[in-house]
Amino acid sequence: MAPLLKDELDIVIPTIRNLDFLEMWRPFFQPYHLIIVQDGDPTKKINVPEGFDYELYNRNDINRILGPRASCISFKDSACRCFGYMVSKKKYVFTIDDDCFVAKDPSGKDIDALAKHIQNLLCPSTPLFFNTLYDPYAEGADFVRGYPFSLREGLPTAVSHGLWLNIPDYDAPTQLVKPRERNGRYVDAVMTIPKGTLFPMCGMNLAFDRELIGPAMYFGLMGDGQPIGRYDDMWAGWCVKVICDHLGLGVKTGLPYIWHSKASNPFVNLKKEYKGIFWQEDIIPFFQAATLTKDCDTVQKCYIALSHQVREKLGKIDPYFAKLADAMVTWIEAWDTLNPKEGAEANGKPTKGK
Ligand SMILES: O=c1ccn([C@@H]2O[C@H](COP(=O)(O)OP(=O)(O)O[C@H]3O[C@@H](CO)[C@H](O)[C@H]3O)[C@@H](O)[C@H]2O)c(=O)[nH]1
Ligand SMILES: [Mn+2]
Repeated sequence: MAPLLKDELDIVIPTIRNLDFLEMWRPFFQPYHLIIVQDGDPTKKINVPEGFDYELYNRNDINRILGPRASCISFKDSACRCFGYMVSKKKYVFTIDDDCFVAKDPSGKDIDALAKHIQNLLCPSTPLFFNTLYDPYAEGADFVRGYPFSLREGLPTAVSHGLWLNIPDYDAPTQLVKPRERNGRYVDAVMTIPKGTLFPMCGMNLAFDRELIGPAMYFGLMGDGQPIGRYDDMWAGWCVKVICDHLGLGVKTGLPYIWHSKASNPFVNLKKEYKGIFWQEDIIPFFQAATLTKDCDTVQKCYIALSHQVREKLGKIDPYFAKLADAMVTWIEAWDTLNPKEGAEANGKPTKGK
């Protein structure tokens, strides 16, 4: 049987290191097309192990393809990965970090994280009413007594957020306080994050339906030249969740696990995260209060509407947010330029020949 979604899914990998980790993933990843976003020095040669079908983009490629709009793609931060989402032409994207390896389930079996993400994405979500037996569509589970039958069809799933064994995705202060803490807990569950609830989306083991939510998966202005880093995936996750709630889409978290091997330097991370740690005390209430009107009926329109609110309400915290609001608009312009058909439909402009 052909691997699920073989020609409908791209694997996006940001890297500033090397791609040796692919050897361990070969049995699961080889049938799929890879989009490698090479960060840092574009003159450095990144070797891709033999036998993988891939396209690789470095900073020179990003600048060539986007021109002035390349300014919205971060440099020297894992946020650069979102360029891969933009150039992909597939319906689904799975993104993984180059220090994430195949984990084993409690029975000792290798976990095919990609297959589990695909299953999560192909099954509906239940954001409107919480099922206490977790994923009702999982083998051996179902909706529990009292679950309204009118809601059992669920909603389309836009995001599948996987977790990590070994090195957990802790922020720098937590990493500093608990340098030896490792996550050994394998929780056999997938849950839909309820409507109206935000969550900290980690980009290291993440899959999404690009056609449902792709334009909202902008990882922001981070890294080189920016006052903040390591909030790339968090920013995307907050925007994505507000838009999913508005458009009636679901976000799941839980299985699959990957084995996260490398703890980045907590002192370096603290410098990158520092402003984010106190800014987020204002950012979260902002997203909790963000409003999208009925005419925001596409992801692009929702995203542009959010960018206006970012400028107006978060711009007071720091000029950075006015820059970020501009970059959010540039991102959508770049997305629609690279994806004219999707863009035109999404912005209500008839595509040629219609
Ligand atoms: O400047 C950079 C730094 C890293 N990368 C690539 O991005 C991923 C993640 O890098 P790393 O493993 O060092 O980061 P972590 O601290 O483990 O995780 C953070 O990264 C994000 C999740 O992806 C999130 O901010 C945190 O969870 C690797 O593939 C690096 O090669 C990069 O491209 N540029
Ligand atoms: Mn890592």
